[in-house]
Amino acid sequence: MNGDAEDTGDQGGTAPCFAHELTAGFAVDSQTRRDVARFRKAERARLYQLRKDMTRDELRTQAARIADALDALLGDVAGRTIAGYWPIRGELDMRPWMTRCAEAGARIGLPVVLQKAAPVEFHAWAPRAKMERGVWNIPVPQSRQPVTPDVVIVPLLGVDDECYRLGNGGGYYDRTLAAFDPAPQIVGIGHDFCALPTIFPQPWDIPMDVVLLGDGSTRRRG
Ligand SMILES: Nc1nc2c(c(=O)[nH]1)N(C=O)[C@@H](CNc1ccc(C(=O)N[C@@H](CCC(=O)O)C(=O)O)cc1)CN2
Ligand SMILES: Nc1ncnc2c1ncn2[C@@H]1O[C@H](COP(=O)(O)OP(=O)(O)OP(=O)(O)O)[C@@H](O)[C@H]1O
Repeated sequence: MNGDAEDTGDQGGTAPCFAHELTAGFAVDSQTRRDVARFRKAERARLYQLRKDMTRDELRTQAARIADALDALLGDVAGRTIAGYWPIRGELDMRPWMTRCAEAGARIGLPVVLQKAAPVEFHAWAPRAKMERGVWNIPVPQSRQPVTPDVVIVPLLGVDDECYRLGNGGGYYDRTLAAFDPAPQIVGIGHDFCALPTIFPQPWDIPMDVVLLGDGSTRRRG
């Protein structure tokens, strides 16, 4: 690339060979990367505030509605391995549903960050299991027993029309879900205000198969 504008009709600006950088192993235009990061940061702040404004009653009602929708979606869970999550930062508390699934014969796992900027592992959890504080201060099971889920319940901060997720911004679920083969069933769950027209999906974003929101709505991919 020698920037010979007359031959190529190039009107100047940054030479294309410098306009891309690798993000998550993908070539993404640096301006796009900055714009998307700024948009997501602002949306995260707005959505965290909406979570904070919710009453305990609203949170409980929405979690119960989603638990019913999960029961209808998954059917008999005996013998299946389901990844749930320990709620942080105003996420819906699905622990009562996870307990019900365990009692119905499912194996439950929770995400554990072993290393920052790396995929998470899922470690077996049972009701009343002893917990300890992990990375980011998130409670994780004390005993470390890795499991491979058939179903992953993913907490959403936001979600778009194509079922792409906005999360806490670490890229942990994207990294983790990209590494699974075969892919588990990916079920995103979130509050009634989660829906956005688009999160401007990037090459590393992994969409949810099904999304269940606290207003009782369901979205399916494509
Ligand atoms: N309940 C629950 N557990 C989970 C997740 C989740 O979304 N919910 N995760 C799903 O991914 C992983 C943790 N993800 C996290 C991602 C970012 C931050 C965080 O605090 N980030 C910094 C800024 C990030 C940076 O710039 O490095 C911050 O917000 O201050 C915390 C947890 C694993 N466990
Ligand atoms: N498969 C991957 N490999 C390497 N890096 C990745 C991968 N997926 C995502 N990332 C990185 O993670 C960063 C954050 O991603 P993104 O904004 O999609 O987070 P998020 O999905 O909201 O976060 P989280 O899953 O932690 O809740 C991205 O800038 C990207 O560079």
